[in-house]
Amino acid sequence: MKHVFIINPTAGKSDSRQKIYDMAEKLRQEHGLEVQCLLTKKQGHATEIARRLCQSGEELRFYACGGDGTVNEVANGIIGYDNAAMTVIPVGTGNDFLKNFGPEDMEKFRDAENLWDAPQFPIDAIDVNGRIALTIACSGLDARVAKDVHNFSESPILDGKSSYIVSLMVNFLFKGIGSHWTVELDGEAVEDDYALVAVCNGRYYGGGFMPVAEARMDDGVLNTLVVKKVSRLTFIKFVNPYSKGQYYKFPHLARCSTPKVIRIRSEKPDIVTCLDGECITSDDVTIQISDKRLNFFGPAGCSCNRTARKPLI
Ligand SMILES: Nc1ncnc2c1ncn2[C@@H]1O[C@H](COP(=O)(O)OP(=O)(O)OP(=O)(O)O)[C@@H](O)[C@H]1O
Repeated sequence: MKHVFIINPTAGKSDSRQKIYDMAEKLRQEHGLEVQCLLTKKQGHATEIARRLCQSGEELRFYACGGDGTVNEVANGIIGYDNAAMTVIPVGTGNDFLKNFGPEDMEKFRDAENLWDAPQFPIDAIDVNGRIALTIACSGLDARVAKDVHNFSESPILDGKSSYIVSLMVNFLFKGIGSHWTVELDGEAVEDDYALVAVCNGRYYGGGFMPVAEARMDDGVLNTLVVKKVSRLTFIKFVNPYSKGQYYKFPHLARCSTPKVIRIRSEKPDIVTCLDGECITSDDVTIQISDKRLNFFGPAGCSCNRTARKPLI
């Protein structure tokens, strides 16, 4: 078994490379493990590295050292390979993926000592036009906000959630709320003006926004929230409850369901879709549960559903 640390040197607000190298060395010295540290050089590189290593057939444990983008890239590289599993060492800005495990267990992920021999379990994944998202795939206003958020997250005075709020305000004030699309849920198509479509396997995005609090990451179900275009005034009233999973307070605007296939079409390539914060733009997006599950390992006793709310009746 080889332990591979894939490190994004640009993730987070400070350089975490030395901290990771020290953890890796400790695993070598104290447990006699075979450990490799690899730095990513550009966007998409973590997927390339992970996939290439998986193709060797060797038993591998990957540690995605970065933020949600790095986690997403490593997951895209290893999914479907039985010889590989992954975990996360959070050194990014937002680390929304690990929020699903709750604050106490999130702390345990910071130390590889809690991870190298940790139990493995499967997590569902979302397939978006052939690419994988683990937590949330969103299209519309929230995706445009996520696309722009990196411009603000470099600011030393803004944390993950503040960067998201600033990006939200800029999009809200200057770029408009709605898009004219056809949204199809399990073949039932409705052409209308939409604010957003959020397809949730897990619960958090945008530095802590939680659209569907009952989404569970291993139940084979995608909780999908479709929100119609609204006026700016209504939107202001909607944002806070939306961020706390209280979409049910706005039944005339937001519909939550569990379709197996979600398709969004537009006459122009204006559908921005974010997969765990990584964005694609197209005129036709198909989102569904992936037929492959992700091999994940985490500290003993952890649960990816720790913070999930009981299903609403
Ligand atoms: N060497 C590199 N140079 C520039 N960009 C890189 C490099 N390696 C990875 N990236 C890209 O950096 C982006 C941000 O990484 P990541 O999301 O892991 O960190 P973050 O933005 O600090 O955290 P979070 O998304 O949780 O807020 C990703 O899109 C990733 O592809």
